Amino acid sequence: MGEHMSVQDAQPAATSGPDTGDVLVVEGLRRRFGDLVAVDGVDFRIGHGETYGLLGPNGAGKTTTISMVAGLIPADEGTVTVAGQLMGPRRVDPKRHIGLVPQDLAIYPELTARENLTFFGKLQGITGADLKGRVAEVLELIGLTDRAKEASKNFSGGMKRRLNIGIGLLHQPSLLILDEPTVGVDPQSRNSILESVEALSGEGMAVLYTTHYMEEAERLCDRIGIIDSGTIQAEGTREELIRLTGGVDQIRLSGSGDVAAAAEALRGMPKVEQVDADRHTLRLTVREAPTAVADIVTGASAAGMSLSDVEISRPNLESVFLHLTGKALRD
Ligand SMILES: Nc1ncnc2c1ncn2[C@@H]1O[C@H](COP(=O)(O)OP(=O)(O)OP(=O)(O)O)[C@@H](O)[C@H]1O
Repeated sequence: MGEHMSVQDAQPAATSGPDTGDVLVVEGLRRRFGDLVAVDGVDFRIGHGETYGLLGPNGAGKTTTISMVAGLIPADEGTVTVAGQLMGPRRVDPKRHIGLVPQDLAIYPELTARENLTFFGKLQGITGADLKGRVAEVLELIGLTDRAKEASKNFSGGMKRRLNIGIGLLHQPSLLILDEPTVGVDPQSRNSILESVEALSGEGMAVLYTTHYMEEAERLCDRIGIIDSGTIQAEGTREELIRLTGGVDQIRLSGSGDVAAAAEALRGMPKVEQVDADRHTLRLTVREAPTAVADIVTGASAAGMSLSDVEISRPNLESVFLHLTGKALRD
């Protein structure tokens, strides 16, 4: 850390960035480690109440990006602006707006949940009744009020993660940064973490969320940046990303009876773009499969096909990632 000056630190006169109203503006961010370019020109923005996902496989550059966003390490090039202020390792003010929840747990196992929060709250300069009130609010937010008096070493992995998130929330940041918060937690805790993020976002908090789980990005994120090899390959809402790569919905009907007549009948239906038939199966390319499927099933039955199975498949971010990078998201 701090082995060289950041671009931001080298320019003490400029403390404010572009005033766009966005909570976070990242422009042209680059960072090398020796010969390796870990982050290679990353740009994105996050507005109030918006959850932005950085979705990419291990080693894509997510942690390095958020380490620069949080001012933990300097950027070689580019700027990070938080609530209108330029971020850098030596800048204190913009850090007050950020709550960083690192991948690794940063809690004291011997202390209870309440004691951990109280300790970290004091470190952040919160005292007295304010601290007590805020700790109670945060315990509620992370769903640990009932377990507040238990030593955190007895918690499940997911509860420890939630406590870790709580620590990042104590000072009421306007931007919460979560680095793969559900890795290694059980499904129930995972769901509870996702619900906490949804609740915070609903209250207007901007969230930067890194993950290599496409289901999480699809569920939580208003916009998603697909990151690979240190570069954002594409950005948009889930629907925009899927459209960008020409993804189409498919419905597969299996059965017996007059399959050929069913194929003919379905070819004339409004949302059906293509029908391929063999003796027992129809493969349809359709727009908005979930809303079209009822009419399609009725149409096929009316034409004399007796259905034994109906299967809908929709393109997901996994297929978008594959399309953009030629690689699978998961290894
Ligand atoms: N301090 C460091 N020194 C040398 N190389 C590093 C350092 N930190 C990260 N890297 C390398 O930079 C690249 C990007 O790593 P980064 O941790 O940002 O990826 P990531 O997308 O967060 O993946 P992961 O989920 O595995 O953390 C990787 O090739 C990694 O090995």
